[in-house]
Amino acid sequence: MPKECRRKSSKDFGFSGTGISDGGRVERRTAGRSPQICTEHIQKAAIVAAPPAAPALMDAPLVPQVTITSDAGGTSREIQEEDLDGAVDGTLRRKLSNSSISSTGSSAVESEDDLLSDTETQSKGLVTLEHLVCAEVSESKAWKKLKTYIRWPLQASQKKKVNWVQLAGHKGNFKAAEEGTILKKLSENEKKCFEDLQNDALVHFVPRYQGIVENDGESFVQMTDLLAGLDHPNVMDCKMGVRTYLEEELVRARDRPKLREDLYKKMMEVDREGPTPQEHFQRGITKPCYMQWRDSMSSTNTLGFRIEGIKKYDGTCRTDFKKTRSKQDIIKLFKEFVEEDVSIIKSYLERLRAIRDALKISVFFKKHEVIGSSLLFIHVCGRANVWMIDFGKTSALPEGQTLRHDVPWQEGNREDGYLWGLENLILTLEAAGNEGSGEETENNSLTTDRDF
Ligand SMILES: Nc1ncnc2c1ncn2[C@@H]1O[C@H](COP(=O)(O)OP(=O)(O)OP(=O)(O)O)[C@@H](O)[C@H]1O
Ligand SMILES: O=P(O)(O)O[C@@H]1[C@H](O)[C@H](O)[C@@H](OP(=O)(O)O)[C@H](OP(=O)(O)O)[C@H]1O
Repeated sequence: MPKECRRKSSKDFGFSGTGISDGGRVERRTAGRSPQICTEHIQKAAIVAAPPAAPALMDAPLVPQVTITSDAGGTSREIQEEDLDGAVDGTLRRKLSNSSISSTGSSAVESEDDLLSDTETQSKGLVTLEHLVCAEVSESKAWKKLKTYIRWPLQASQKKKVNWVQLAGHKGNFKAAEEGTILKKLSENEKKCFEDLQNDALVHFVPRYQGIVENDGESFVQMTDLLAGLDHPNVMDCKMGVRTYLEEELVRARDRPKLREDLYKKMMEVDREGPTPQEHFQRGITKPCYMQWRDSMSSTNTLGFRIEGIKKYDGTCRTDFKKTRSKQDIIKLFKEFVEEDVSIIKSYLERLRAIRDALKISVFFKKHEVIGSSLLFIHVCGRANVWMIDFGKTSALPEGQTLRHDVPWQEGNREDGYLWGLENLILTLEAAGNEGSGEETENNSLTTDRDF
């Protein structure tokens, strides 16, 4: 537990008192997964795939083989500059010049001075958070101390330190705003989702949307900062679903395959045998191939969720979970995250079941392909909550089409496995809560007087 565990009011937590807040064909080597293949020929995804070798908690929705050329026409070639922009045009595409947090090379610890650039001091009440990231660290020195300061453009004596951490996502995507809120770089898609969510059953499970804000010629979505007012919170980001790439990304990659050296390098840092011989030769990989590899190395394909990052109350932080795949490893991480506090697990379970119930009646959920979205777990001082975040790759389905979210994905059906992943997440947490305690958490509905 944090040394100082000041009692916070429900307002401090941004929660309402009702318990809910508004606030070349070469098979890639994989960790015993269903094969993910990037070939020289463009093919439709196979309808039937081998079941995952790892034991899933439920009947696994299969993630079929998907083939994408990575050599732009069957012959190898030099990587062109355009290959490296990561890019494909499209409505859902964000600016990708900023690397993702879990990319290599980001610094885990920044000095305070580093954070106060001239630009920042001149900004009007807004502070860039681009250095405030939880960086990837080596397996050997997993937990790394993280300083998380938001520097406001005030005099030195008025420096304000806030426990804010970005566990995943793209560097530079966030800015601090007026207290209690955060700005995220605008993606039209995410904005539309937030707007639609306002009148949906999920509204109490997402950060409160506060409109669009212009700053320095850039547009941002303003939303509740879920960490506002929390002293030394424990935070975990779980990315949901059985895949983290959109069907349209596959289509684009087939139409206009682009090799990316940055993704090749990221893959090599984790798994030197990851790239196919052709990708080694080209020193590049298409984004969908990289994403498929990410999904298969982690528990995304086999469990329908994966851990992206964990930050503990003591400031230590880890994002080195690219190879965390087994249920046992995840249970262990959950237990470490809550420090074996079964009551925290129960609180998380209660909230996850509420999210599941809301998802089942949500019109928004029915009508959207939810890709790359996360559940953000936060606990501090014996209290816990979970929030749905990141709708940057959540896209509306054509009129009349709906998804079930708990059936296997086949290319074309746009199923994302979100609900299936959530069921597995609940079962995994239940297992983490039961083990060693002898307690049953199934049907354990808590009715405590917690503020949320
Ligand atoms: N409303 C919020 N309050 C507090 N922290 C947040 C909030 N939204 C996001 N974060 C933090 O920022 C991280 C990244 O958020 P998010 O996933 O929305 O970014 P992204 O750049 O869209 O990510 P990705 O590239 O994975 O799609 C989260 O893991 C979390 O640590
Ligand atoms: O986690 P990693 O291994 O660092 O990989 C990144 C991660 O999968 C992000 O979700 C993805 O952004 P999107 O979800 O926005 O597609 C990003 O693509 P990008 O490099 O094209 O930004 C990847 O590089």
